[in-house]
Amino acid sequence: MVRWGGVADDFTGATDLATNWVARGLRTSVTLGVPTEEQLDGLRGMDAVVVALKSRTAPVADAVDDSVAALRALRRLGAERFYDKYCSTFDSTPEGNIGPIADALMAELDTDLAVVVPAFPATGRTVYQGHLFVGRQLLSDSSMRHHPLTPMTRSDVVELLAPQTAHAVRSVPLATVRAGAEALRTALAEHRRADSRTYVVVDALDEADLAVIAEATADHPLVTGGSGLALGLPAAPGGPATSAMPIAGGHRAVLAGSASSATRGQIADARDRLPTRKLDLAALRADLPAEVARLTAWAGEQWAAQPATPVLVYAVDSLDDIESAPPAGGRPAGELVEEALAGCATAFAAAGARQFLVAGGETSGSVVQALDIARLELGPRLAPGVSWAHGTAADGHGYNLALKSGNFGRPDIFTAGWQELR
Ligand SMILES: Nc1ncnc2c1ncn2[C@@H]1O[C@H](COP(=O)(O)OP(=O)(O)OP(=O)(O)O)[C@@H](O)[C@H]1O
Ligand SMILES: O=C(O)[C@@H](O)C(=O)CO
Repeated sequence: MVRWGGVADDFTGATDLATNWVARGLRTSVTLGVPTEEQLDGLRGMDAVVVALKSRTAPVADAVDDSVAALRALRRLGAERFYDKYCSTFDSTPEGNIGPIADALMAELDTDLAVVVPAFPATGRTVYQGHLFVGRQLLSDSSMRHHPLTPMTRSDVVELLAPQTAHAVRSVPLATVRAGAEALRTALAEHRRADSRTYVVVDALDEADLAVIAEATADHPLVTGGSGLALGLPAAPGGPATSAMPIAGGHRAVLAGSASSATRGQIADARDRLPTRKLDLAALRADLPAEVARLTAWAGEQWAAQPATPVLVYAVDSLDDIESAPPAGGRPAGELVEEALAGCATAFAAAGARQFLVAGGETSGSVVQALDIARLELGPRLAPGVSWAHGTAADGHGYNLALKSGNFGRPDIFTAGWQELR
């Protein structure tokens, strides 16, 4: 029976949360978009289901509608506990969408308090004195300040969330967390208000802190955060719930639309070792389908020479590539890149590609929607927050996909990550 329902604001975030639930022994499926009634029937045997949405940078009203629809579908599956998954670097703007989505889920569940826990220590995200760190840097000093869609120029999570919600935003310090679950429960209770809803940002530096937060919130219908809090759940006695993943035989491609620093490092690492093409924004603006056709012909030549070698198509290798505003009358670069990589995914699939490593949450959303895959089952873990998965497209073809968050993964993941597919 489904115990947990996850609502994730992007596709990499969904597989990130699912990776951590699987690690804690929960059999977890990911649906790409809100599941249909027919899909719900096939999900009833899972312990947890994550609905992947493309709501992080969608118009607020659409993001809220989709999130509520996802929550209602998960309730129809019998889920009673819900995880509002957003980015561990709190990717959002002063308008949202983290606040509006969480507000809507709180209202739908009629709950008056939700913790806010971006921390994911295995990937260097920690929260201290309410401030979000990425490794040794404050979020606002990290590469996230240059994100093309959601530049993060502040680090205080209370200050980040407050403009996005009408509800109160409070915080609980690390000392309280380190005093244990009972102390944290008491502190959270002190923040409850009879007449309003409240968010509480909770400090966490390591997985022991996350375990305390998980224990203190065990009766909360809704928790919010990055995926780290899922690792706070007690480990199931049988170990991780990874099932044997079907391997989809076919050509391989890396599609990288992310401009994040880890992805740029991974591109630099792979560029000289894999056949590589960088997207040309001018060519995409001039004739996007023709450019996709050129890339597909090039990929076909590479696979003809080396059938098992992945090709790499990427968008950004230097911050100078990021276009903050389109030329007069032109389409935004982000849209062009997403459409081009989605086009590459379908054209490469038609040419026999069946294994895709995709970098970036928005990019993954565009790629997986283009491939018309509705559900993913997780296979081997590639890195903290990243797993291989298998999905079947509407046309019956099976695919192996690794949806890598922009800032996750080791530098050699684009070349070494395929070893798991044996
Ligand atoms: N040269 C560019 N100029 C502006 N935007 C770009 C450029 N190249 C790519 N983009 C866009 O930047 C966005 C990157 O977001 P995406 O979610 O794919 O990666 P990410 O934010 O690094 O990953 P994640 O969300 O998993 O952390 C995409 O919409 C992509 O199309
Ligand atoms: O939480 C994270 O950092 C990732 O799962 C993510 O959401 C990136 O898009």
